[in-house]
Amino acid sequence: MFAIDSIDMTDARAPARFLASLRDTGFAVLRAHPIDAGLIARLHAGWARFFADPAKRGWIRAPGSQSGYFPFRSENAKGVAVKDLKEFFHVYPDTALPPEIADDTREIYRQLSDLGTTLLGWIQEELPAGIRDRLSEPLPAMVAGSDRSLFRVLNYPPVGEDAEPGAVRAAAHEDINLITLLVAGSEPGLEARDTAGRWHAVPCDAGMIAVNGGDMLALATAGYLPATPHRVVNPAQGDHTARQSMPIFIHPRPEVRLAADKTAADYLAERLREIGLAD
Ligand SMILES: O=C(O)CCC(=O)C(=O)O
Ligand SMILES: [Fe+2]
Repeated sequence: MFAIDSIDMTDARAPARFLASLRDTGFAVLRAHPIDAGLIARLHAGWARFFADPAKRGWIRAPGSQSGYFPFRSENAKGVAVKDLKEFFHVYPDTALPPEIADDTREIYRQLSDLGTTLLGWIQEELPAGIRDRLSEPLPAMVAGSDRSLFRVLNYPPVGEDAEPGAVRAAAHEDINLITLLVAGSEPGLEARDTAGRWHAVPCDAGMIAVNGGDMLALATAGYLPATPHRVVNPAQGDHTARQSMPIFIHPRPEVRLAADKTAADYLAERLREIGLAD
């Protein structure tokens, strides 16, 4: 059975339940987490104004940079020819930000990075010793002082009849990083794939945070923790609602060894080429 657990972070059994859900499904959903609800609401409103304003084009990323605004149809999933129906803004610690939303954005970056470190600590403690011993250093140490974690603010505009055939909000993909923390989308649509190929809605209601393991975690744990493919499906025909979501992709320091022959920096460079974001 594929059951993504919804976990109250204050429960004494939370770390064990978190690991079990990640191991069985690649996902877990967190309730009673420490991220401030008012902060999330202000970010949703502020970034909605950003995406609604044509001045957003002034924030388009510089060629070769992974920071800044990526217009509609910038990214494709690995091996997929059509571009996803999304636009997004990539935030690193040194990214220039629209002044109206800069402080709140930096604050959530900090809070989500700290939460990511806590969750990596849970994984570290709960892993079987045989897997833990394979790690080149403890998981929380891999991200200590890292400036590579990426906060992505996503806007999925209303899907019109003119959408390219086969194009979806986000085609099936795995995340590249260690773990992803996703502040619940403003609308449903996120789905995870089980090992039999069936799709399941991720039960992440407003105010919750979905967490999933990425390819770097799968590599470092020799597959003990899977990187589960996921996607964002289009709304029903005639439903013209936009959707917003805000994942942070927690990345190790570039020199961290994920496997004997692979650093985080080598691995990331390979993967960015596959999704059309390296130039
Ligand atoms: O928008 C979502 O809910 C998921 C986005 C996602 O999977 C990604 O950007 O990697
Ligand atoms: Fe993803």
